[in-house]
Amino acid sequence: MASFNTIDDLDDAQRVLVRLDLNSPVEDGEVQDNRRFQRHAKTVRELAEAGHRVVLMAHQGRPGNDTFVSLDQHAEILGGYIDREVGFVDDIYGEKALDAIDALEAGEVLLLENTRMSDDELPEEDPELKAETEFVQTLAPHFDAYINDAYSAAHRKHASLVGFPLVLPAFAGRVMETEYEANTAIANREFDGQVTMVVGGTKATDVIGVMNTLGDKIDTFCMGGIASHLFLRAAGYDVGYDRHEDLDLYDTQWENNEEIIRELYEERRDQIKLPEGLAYEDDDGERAEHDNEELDAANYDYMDISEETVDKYDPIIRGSDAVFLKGALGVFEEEKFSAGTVGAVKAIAETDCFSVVGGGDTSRSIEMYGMDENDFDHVSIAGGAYIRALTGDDLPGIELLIDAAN
Ligand SMILES: Nc1ncnc2c1ncn2[C@@H]1O[C@H](COP(=O)(O)OP(=O)(O)OP(=O)(O)O)[C@@H](O)[C@H]1O
Ligand SMILES: O=C(O)[C@H](O)COP(=O)(O)O
Repeated sequence: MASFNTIDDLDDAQRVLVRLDLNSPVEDGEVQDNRRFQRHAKTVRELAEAGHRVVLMAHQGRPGNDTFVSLDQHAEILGGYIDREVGFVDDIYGEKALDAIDALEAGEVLLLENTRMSDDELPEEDPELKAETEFVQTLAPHFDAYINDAYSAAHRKHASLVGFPLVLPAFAGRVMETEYEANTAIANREFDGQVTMVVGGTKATDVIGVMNTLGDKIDTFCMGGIASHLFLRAAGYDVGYDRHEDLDLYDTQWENNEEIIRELYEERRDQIKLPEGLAYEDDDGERAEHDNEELDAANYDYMDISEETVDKYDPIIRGSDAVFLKGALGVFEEEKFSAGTVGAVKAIAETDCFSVVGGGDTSRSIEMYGMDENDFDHVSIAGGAYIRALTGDDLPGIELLIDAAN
């Protein structure tokens, strides 16, 4: 396996710039604690205890959506996991941020503002271009080393992920190391029996893009979440487009993926299992369901797969030798729409198969519904990155760490 330098290779008393992935669910403006804080705390604690000056970068949401918020709450939550204060500055590379960075003492920890609040961060571009941005050029001289711990964002070519490894000595943090090892081993594993992938979540583009490549390794895809609505649309049902002007869940993803969805649906129809119906909230606030023929996306928001679909997927999962889950099958955060996700995750937990549950949001369903992380072989805090890694391709953020070590 190709390798990179880790924090074991750092010199003493360094000024380190560390990229974490603390991207979290946000409910009514409140950032929800999740595994990402707990896992990254290990890296941050170790660096602080070793006497480095530790400056953290992370993103939250995307401009235009309601999870695009400041990182002030993240600093507080992370501080709770490392038993020391995580300072916060509402600036990324302006004077305020630079003053706070330069004032840091050995062992102190500071979190910078949401990297996506800088215009330099988001457009996906080649590392060489990202390395030239004001963001990277201004911050880099204040540090001795860059540490990437954001495995779950390593599939994105954003400045904080691919710009710094070109201008600073670059190392992997503990989460990066663990997830990389686990997911690379999984990608290379062969299974004798049935291999199933349960595909859900909101980021359909991430999964649809790799379904074709994974199609020769995976026997059956059980579809839920937004991707399943887009496939149902390709199959001719009245679903898979947006009805709220301010929420773009479907239309852009459909536009960007229509061709590949139609091709996949034609060529892999036996492999791709679609919902038999979807659930919505009726006028009394209760769960109700439509069969596929009754779907009416102009008037209803569909929030889960139907009970019949849960029953259809259950024996497929239980008859599998390996099951990979990426993304929730419905809005499991609301109990009445949790049947799809909980049905699939419980069936995986109860089956003696090799299992991986992935997704920053999705892995929360394990404790929310009384399941145990030990019932799975690997619970990844990555979603899109983990599914990309299963194709065997290296992720841009990781390739740069490997290059830096060579
Ligand atoms: N039908 C649906 N309508 C709206 N949201 C849905 C639906 N089905 C699933 N979801 C939402 O999908 C979210 C998880 O999606 P997402 O694609 O972000 O996956 P993830 O598992 O967090 O992966 P990643 O780590 O890549 O973000 C859940 O929070 C759930 O509420
Ligand atoms: O939550 C994630 O999957 C990562 O943080 C990447 O976020 P993004 O999908 O908004 O780029």
